[in-house]
Amino acid sequence: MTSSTLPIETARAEDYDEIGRFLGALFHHGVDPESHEAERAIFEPDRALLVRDRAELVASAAAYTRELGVPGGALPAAHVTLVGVAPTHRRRGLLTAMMHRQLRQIHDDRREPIAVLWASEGRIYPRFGYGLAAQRLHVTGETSELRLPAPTPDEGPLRLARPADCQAELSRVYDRTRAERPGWSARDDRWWRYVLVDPEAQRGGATERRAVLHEGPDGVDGYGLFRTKAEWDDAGPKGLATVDEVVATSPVAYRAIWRMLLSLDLTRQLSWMRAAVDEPLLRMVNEPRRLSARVVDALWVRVVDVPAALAARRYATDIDVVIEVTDPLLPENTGRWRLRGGPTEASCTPASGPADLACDVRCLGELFLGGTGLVALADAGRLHELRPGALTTAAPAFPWHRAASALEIF
Ligand SMILES: CC(=O)SCCNC(=O)CCNC(=O)[C@H](O)C(C)(C)COP(=O)(O)OP(=O)(O)OC[C@H]1O[C@@H](n2cnc3c(N)ncnc32)[C@H](O)[C@@H]1OP(=O)(O)O
Repeated sequence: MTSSTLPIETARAEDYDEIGRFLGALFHHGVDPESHEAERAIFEPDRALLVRDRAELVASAAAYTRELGVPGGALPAAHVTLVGVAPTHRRRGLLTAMMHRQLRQIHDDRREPIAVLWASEGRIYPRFGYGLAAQRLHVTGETSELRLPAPTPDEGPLRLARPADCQAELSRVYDRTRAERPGWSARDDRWWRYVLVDPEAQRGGATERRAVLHEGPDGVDGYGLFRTKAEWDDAGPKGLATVDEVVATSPVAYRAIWRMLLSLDLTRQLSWMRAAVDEPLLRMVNEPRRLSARVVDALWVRVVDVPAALAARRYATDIDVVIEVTDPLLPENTGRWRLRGGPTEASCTPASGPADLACDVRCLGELFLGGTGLVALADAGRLHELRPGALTTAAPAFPWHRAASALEIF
């Protein structure tokens, strides 16, 4: 029996510890007991696929049931995770078999028109139709070189707290902000507990995570999550502030929180891994170059059900276009689809006439959150204009007024 013909089974709740040990070894970090317990609450055994060779676990892939923000709303999206294949069984088709099975299940369940994931390596998932839908900025700033505009009288007081003690306030701000953010995932209580878990072993010598909250006229309207690490040399302090999230419902709150984060005494450096590509901080500081922002891939989207997915998001401008889609993995998606839509509604139906544009399903994933331009894909030779003029007419509809972004690796 070749590896690829080993049977794929559905996990049971009691497999969770074994999966944790298996993936802990594959990702070379072992199992942290605190994270492992927090993750148990979000683990969905009936969505986890396992492969065993005799009794030994040799492959896994799972999904979480969550909502994802998309242009103009939110929709159920399979959050794919816990993917791994044992070094003894790699490159024999086990991942391929699990991805095929998982996508087929998601498609046939008809609940989630898209799947979404963070990739450990960018070359793994395109072959399964995943497209890079959201990028992020990794900021490594020199805080002593950065200035913000002077405070305005409407900046309210700030308060520090242990994140676990203010989870309800964080959640309220997050939910109000999320409504406008393509790429952000819904967080219920279990997810908040998981996001906020803060094992000492993973702090790299830094402090525990802290929250800073901004009090606006109607209560808390912004928060930051951060930690600090002491560093010194002969010239004095050069501590590091590591920011996990800054979420605010108003520019005033956002600016006040950053004012504190950029001026923490004894720190000189800032590290922020998941800023949006249109992050306001870059437009606020007096020397954006000193933020040393690097663009890195974030969310990958797989359009699983083409008509349902394309009809579920909104479009920045009116669009009426026929797209010829190819999808070797889910042939139901292959064909010509007429997409009609605009800022408040959209529909996608089988088309009988000639197509205006042609692309594979991976391109649709890249376009889905508005983070990639139609023209860029055409210039890359991956999307084709079949009717002259179709590209420039359709292109303005796909981006959204906020760039796709992603706050949390799941
Ligand atoms: C959403 C997440 O959880 S992301 C985390 C993914 N997991 C990891 O990175 C953990 C460490 N890596 C692994 O466990 C494995 O190497 C996996 C899961 C990435 C790949 O599993 P495999 O069973 O070896 O993949 P499989 O045999 O199906 O490979 C299919 C194809 O993808 C290619 N491929 C798979 N992984 C990689 C990779 N990391 N880099 C380059 N190519 C790859 C294979 O070469 C193969 O190509 P081919 O068909 O042209 O020969």
